[in-house]
Amino acid sequence: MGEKPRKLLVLYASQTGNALDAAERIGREAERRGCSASIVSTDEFDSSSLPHEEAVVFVVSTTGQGDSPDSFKAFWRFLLQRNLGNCWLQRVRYAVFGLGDSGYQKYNFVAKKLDKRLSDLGATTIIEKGLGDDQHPSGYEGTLDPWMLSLWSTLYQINPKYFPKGPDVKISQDEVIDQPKYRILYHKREKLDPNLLAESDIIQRARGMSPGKLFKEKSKPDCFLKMTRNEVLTKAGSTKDVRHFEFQFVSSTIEYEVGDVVELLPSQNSSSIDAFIERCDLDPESFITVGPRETENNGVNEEMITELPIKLKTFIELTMDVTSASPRRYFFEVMSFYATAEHEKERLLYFASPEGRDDLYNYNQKERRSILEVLEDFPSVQIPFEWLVQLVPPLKARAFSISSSLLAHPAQVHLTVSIVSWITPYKRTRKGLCSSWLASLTPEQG
Ligand SMILES: Cc1cc2nc3c(=O)[nH]c(=O)nc-3n(C[C@H](O)[C@H](O)[C@H](O)COP(=O)(O)O)c2cc1C
Repeated sequence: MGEKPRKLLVLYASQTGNALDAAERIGREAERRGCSASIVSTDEFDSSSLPHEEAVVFVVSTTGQGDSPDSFKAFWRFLLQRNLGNCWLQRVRYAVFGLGDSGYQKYNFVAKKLDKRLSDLGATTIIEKGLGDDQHPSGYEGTLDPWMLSLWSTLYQINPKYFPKGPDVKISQDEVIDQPKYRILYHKREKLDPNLLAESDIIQRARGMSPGKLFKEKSKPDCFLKMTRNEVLTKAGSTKDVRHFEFQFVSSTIEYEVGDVVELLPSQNSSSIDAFIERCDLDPESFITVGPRETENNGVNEEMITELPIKLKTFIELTMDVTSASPRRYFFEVMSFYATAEHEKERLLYFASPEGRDDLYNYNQKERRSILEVLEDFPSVQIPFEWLVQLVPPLKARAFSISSSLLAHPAQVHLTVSIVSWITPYKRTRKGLCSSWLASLTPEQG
C-alpha cells in the first residue's frame, strides 16, 4: 500500500475576520490541489498536540497597538511556557502568514513574534513568513497570492505526497464548486410555538445560529437602550456632523467605568433588506433554522434540530450585513458558478483570478460595494440561500467610547459620535452604517 496523501493544518487567529478568510482560502486552494486541509481557530485547538502535526500554516492578524486577537491569547501563553524546550517542535514544519497594516508602528507584530517563537521551539520553516499589508494596493491578498504559490511548490519539493498530481494541478471551478458549510431547514408555521418572544431572545436566537463565529459567545445583548437625546454639536454648514447622544437603560442597568466602550448592534435600512430579499428570491415570512451541514457520518446535526426557528427576514436583519460591508473575493468565485449570462460569468471569473485581483480591489473594497450592490450588478446570478448565509459578511456590533459617568447620570449612557461619510474613488457617497442609523433616530420615537 502506498503512503497516504499528506494533510495540512491551517491554524488562524482573527479579530475581525480577515485572517479567517485568508485561512479558508489557503485551505481551499490546498484542497483544490488534492491536499486535505483542516482549518481551526487557535482557541479551538489543543495546543499540546502541536508537536504531532507534520505541516502547519499559521494565519494571524495584529490588532490594537501590536496586540494579538483574543482567540490567540491562550495559545500564545501556552507556547511561551519555559519547559517546552528548543526541541519541542522539532518534527513540525510551519509557515506563518501575517495580516497587518504598515501604517501601524508594530506592523505585523503577532506574526513576527510567532514566527520567532516557533523557530525557537525547534520547528522548521517551510517558506519565509508572508506579511499581508492593508496598505498594499490590493490589500493583504497582494502578498497572499504569490506566497501561497511558493508554499505549494516548496511543500511539493519536501514531499510530493502533498499534491499527488503536482502543486499546479487544480480542479477547475467550472467542474466543481465546494459545498456550502451550512444548511437551512424550513419549518411549517403552524407547528411553531405561538408565544411571543422577547426581543433579546430573538436576537440571541438569530445570532446564535449565524455562522458569524466572531460573535458566537456574545449572541445575547447585555441590555437595551432608548435614545433620549440626539443633538448636533457642529455648526450648520460644517463639513462634519458630530452628535451628542443620550440613552436610557430600558432593561437592566449595566455598570461601566470612565473610558469603557459600549458596543451597539446597528439596524439596517429596511427598504434595502426588502430589496435584498426580492433580489435573492427569498420568502421573508418563512421560518428557518440554520446549522452546520451534515456531520461527517452524514447525519443531520442533532443540535441544529433543537434550535428554535426564526423568521427569515429577521435572521437577515440581525445577522447578515447586506448594505454596508463588502463581500470577500470568494463570494465572486461562488457567484461566477451561478452566473447564467456568459459576460457576467467571464467578469466574475476574472475578478476571482489572481490577474483580476487589483481590479476587484478597486471595484469592491475601495468602493465599499455592499452585497446588495454587487448582486444588482450581476443580475443573472441567483445564489442559493445557504451560500448567502455563509458568505454575506456578519453584521457586527460597533464600539463607541462612552462620554458620560454613571455617578453624574445614573442609568444613562452618553456618546459623542462623528457621523461617518466619505466619497469613494468613483465619487460615490458612502455612509457609516451605525453612526448614520443613530443620527436618523428621533428620541420621541422611543
Ligand atoms: C483597531 C485596529 C488596530 C490594528 N492594529 C494593528 C497593529 O498594531 N499592527 C498591524 O500591523 N496592523 C494592525 N491593524 C490592521 C489589521 O491587522 C488588519 O486590518 C488585518 O487585516 C485584520 O485582520 P483580522 O480581521 O483577521 O483581525 C489594526 C486594525 C485595526 C482595525
